[in-house]
Amino acid sequence: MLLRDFKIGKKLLLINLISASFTMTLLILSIAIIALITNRNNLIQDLKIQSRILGESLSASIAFNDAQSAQHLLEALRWSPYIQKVVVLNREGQTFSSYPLQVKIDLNQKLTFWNSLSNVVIQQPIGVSNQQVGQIYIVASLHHIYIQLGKFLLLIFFGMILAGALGVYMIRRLQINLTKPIIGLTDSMRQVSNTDDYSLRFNLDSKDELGELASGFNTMLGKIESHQAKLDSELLRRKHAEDRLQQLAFYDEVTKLPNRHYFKERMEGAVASSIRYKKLCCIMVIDLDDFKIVNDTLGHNVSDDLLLAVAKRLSNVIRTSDVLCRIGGDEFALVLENILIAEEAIQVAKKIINTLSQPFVLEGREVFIGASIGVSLCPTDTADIPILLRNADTAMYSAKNQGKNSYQMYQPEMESKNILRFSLESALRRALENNELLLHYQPQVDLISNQTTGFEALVRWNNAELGLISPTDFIPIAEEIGLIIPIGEFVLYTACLQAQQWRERHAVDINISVNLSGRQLIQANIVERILAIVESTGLPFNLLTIELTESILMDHSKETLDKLEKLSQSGFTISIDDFGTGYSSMSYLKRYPIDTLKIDRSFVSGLPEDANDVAITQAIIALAKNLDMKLVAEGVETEEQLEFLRVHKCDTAQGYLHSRPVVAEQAEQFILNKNDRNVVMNNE
Ligand SMILES: Nc1nc2c(ncn2[C@@H]2O[C@@H]3COP(=O)(O)O[C@H]4[C@@H](O)[C@H](n5cnc6c(=O)[nH]c(N)nc65)O[C@@H]4COP(=O)(O)O[C@H]3[C@H]2O)c(=O)[nH]1
Repeated sequence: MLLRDFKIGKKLLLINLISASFTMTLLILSIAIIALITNRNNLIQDLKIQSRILGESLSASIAFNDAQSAQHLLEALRWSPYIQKVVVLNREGQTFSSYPLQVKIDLNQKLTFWNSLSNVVIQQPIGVSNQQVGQIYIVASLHHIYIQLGKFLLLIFFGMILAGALGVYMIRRLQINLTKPIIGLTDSMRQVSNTDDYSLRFNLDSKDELGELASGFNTMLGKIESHQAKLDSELLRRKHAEDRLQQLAFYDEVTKLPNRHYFKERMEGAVASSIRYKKLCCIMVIDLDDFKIVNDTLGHNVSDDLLLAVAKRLSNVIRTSDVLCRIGGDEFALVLENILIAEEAIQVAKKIINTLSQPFVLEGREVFIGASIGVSLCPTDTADIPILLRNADTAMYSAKNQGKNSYQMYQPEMESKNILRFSLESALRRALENNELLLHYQPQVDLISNQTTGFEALVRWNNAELGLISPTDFIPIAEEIGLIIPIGEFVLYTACLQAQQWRERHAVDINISVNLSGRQLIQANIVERILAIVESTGLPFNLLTIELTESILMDHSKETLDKLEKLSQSGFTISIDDFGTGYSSMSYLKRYPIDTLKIDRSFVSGLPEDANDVAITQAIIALAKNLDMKLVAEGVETEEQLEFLRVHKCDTAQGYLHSRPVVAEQAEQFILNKNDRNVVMNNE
C-alpha cells in the first residue's frame, strides 16, 4: 500500500512519527557523541592531574629505588573505575613498578582511532629537582564512560518513548480536530452522490480553512440544487410536452380514447397474435346514427358531450382487454382479440346497440341516437389489415342502409351493394340538373264529405340507367350528403306551384302536404326560405301543410320551437308524420304548435282485426281530439279500415284505397272527378 492510499489521518500520523523518530535519533546521537567527547576529555584531564600527583609521589621512590613504596602508591589506583593499568619506568626506561603487577605496555603501539574509542593513554615524566628520573604511563578504559552513557541514553530513550506517546496522542487529537470535518464533508459528498439529494448541507461552525471549505461546499450544493431544480422543471416541462404530443398523436381530445393511429397499431398486433395463436380477432366499426342532426341542432359542445357519453357507455359494455378507439367524427372502432366463435362478436355488437339505444340526457334534454355496426373477422374474412378495416366499413354501411341501429357481419356480396350505393350517390348529384326528379301526388280524402281535400306531394326519381328509384332508397342518401336541401326546395316549389295552378284552373282550394327533412329544418334561414318559395308560387300559406317526423322534434330546442312558431304564425299547417312510431315522449305535442297528426300506416294496416292496432289508433284519435288536432290516417287500403276510421271520427284518409301517389295530370283528374276512385287508382 502506498502512502497516497492512506487516509489523511494516518498519513499525518505516519509523517509525524517518521520525522519525530528521525529528529530524536539525530538528537540522541548528537548528545551521545558530545557526552562521549566531553567525558573522555574530562577523564584525560583527571588522569593528567592524577599522573602529575602520582609522579611527584613516585619521584622519591624512584630516587631511593624503593619499588615497594612505589607499588603501594600504585595499589591505591585500584579504586579508580577508569584506570586499567599503570607502568612506571626508571631513568633507563626499565619497568620500575606497575599496576597490576607485572603488567606491560606496548609503548611502540600506534594509537589508532578505534583504540582511542576504548582507551586513553597518559604519559607523565617524573622529575626530581628539574631532572627527569622516570616516566609514568597510565592506560584508562572508557568502558565506564560507555556504561554511564548507556544509562543516560536509556533514560533519554524512555523519556523519548514517553514524549513520543504523548506526541502521538496530541497528534491524534489534532488529527481528529482536523480530519473530522474533512470526514464529515466526505460523508456528505458521498451521501449527495448516492442520493442525488442536493438539499443536504454540511454545517461546520468554524472560521478556518475547513470552515471556508464547508461553506464553499454548501454554496456549491446550493447552486447545483437550484440548477437541478431548473433542470428538473425543464425536464418536467419537456415530459409534459412529450406526453401531450403523445396524447395528441395517439389519443382523441374529446373522448380521451385512442385515435385512428393507435387503432391501426393495435390492429397489427391483434392480427399477428390471431394468426400466431390460431384464434379469431374481430374489428368492429361503430357509426352513430343521426349524429349529424344532433351536431347541427344542438351545437358542437353538446355533441362533444354526447361523444364522451357514448365512449363511456361503450367502455362499460366491453372487456378491459378490448381496444376501443374513436377513429372519426361519429365513428368508433373496437378490436376484440382472442375470440373463439363469431357469436362472441355478435353478442358485443348487440350489447352496444342496446346501450346506445337508451336516451342520452344532455343539458337537461333527452337525445336519441343509435349505432350502425359493421363487423369483420380475422382471419375468416381476411388477415390483410386495410381490407379488414374496409370490410368492417362495408358491413357498417350495409347496416346503415338496412334501417340503421343494427349490426352486420361482413359478407362479400355487400361489396356490390356498396358499389350500387356509390353509383346512386353520384347519379343523385346530377339528378336535379338533369330534371330526373318529379312529384307524385296522393290524395287525402275527407271522411265526412268524402271529398278530396288535399294531396301529399311525394318525390320520385327517374334515372335513365337506374330506372325509377324509391324515395326510401335515395332520401336517406340525399340527407347524408346534404342534397336534401336543394331537393327539398325543388319539391316545395313544384308542389306549391302545382297546387296554385290547380287553384287558378279549377277555382278550388286544394291543400298540399310536403315532407320537410330534419336537415332542412336545422338551416338557420329555413323559415325565410319557405316563405320566399311559397310566396313565389302565389299559394296562400294556409294551403300548405308541412310534414315533420317525430325524430326532428327530439331536441326540444328553442331554435326549433321558434322556427315552428314562425311557420305556424305565417299560416302554414304543421303535421306530424308517421305518428306513434318514433319518439316515446309526447311532451313535445304540447310544446310545439302542431295542427295535425298522421296515424302511421303500420297501425292502420291491422285495423279493424288487430286489437293492439285498434287500441293504438283509438288512443291516437282520442289524444288528437283532446289536443284539438286534426287526424290523417295513412296507408288506408281497405273499406274496413276506412269504415273503422270514419266510425272513430278520424278526419282524413290517405292510401291506396283511394289512390296510389300519381302524376300531376292524374291527380288533377281526381279533383275533376270529385273523388271518383276508379278513375285514377293504381297507376304506380
Ligand atoms: N303500403 C302502402 N303504402 C302507402 C299507402 N299509401 C301511401 N303509401 C306510401 O306511404 C308513403 C307515405 O309517405 P311518408 O310517410 O311521408 O314517407 C315518405 C317520406 O318519408 C319520404 N319522402 C317522399 N317524398 C319526400 C320528399 O319530397 N321529401 C322528403 N323529405 N321525404 C320524402 O319517403 C317516404 C316514402 O315515400 P313513398 O315511397 O312515396 O311512400 C309513400 C306512399 O307511397 C298504402 O295504402 N299502402
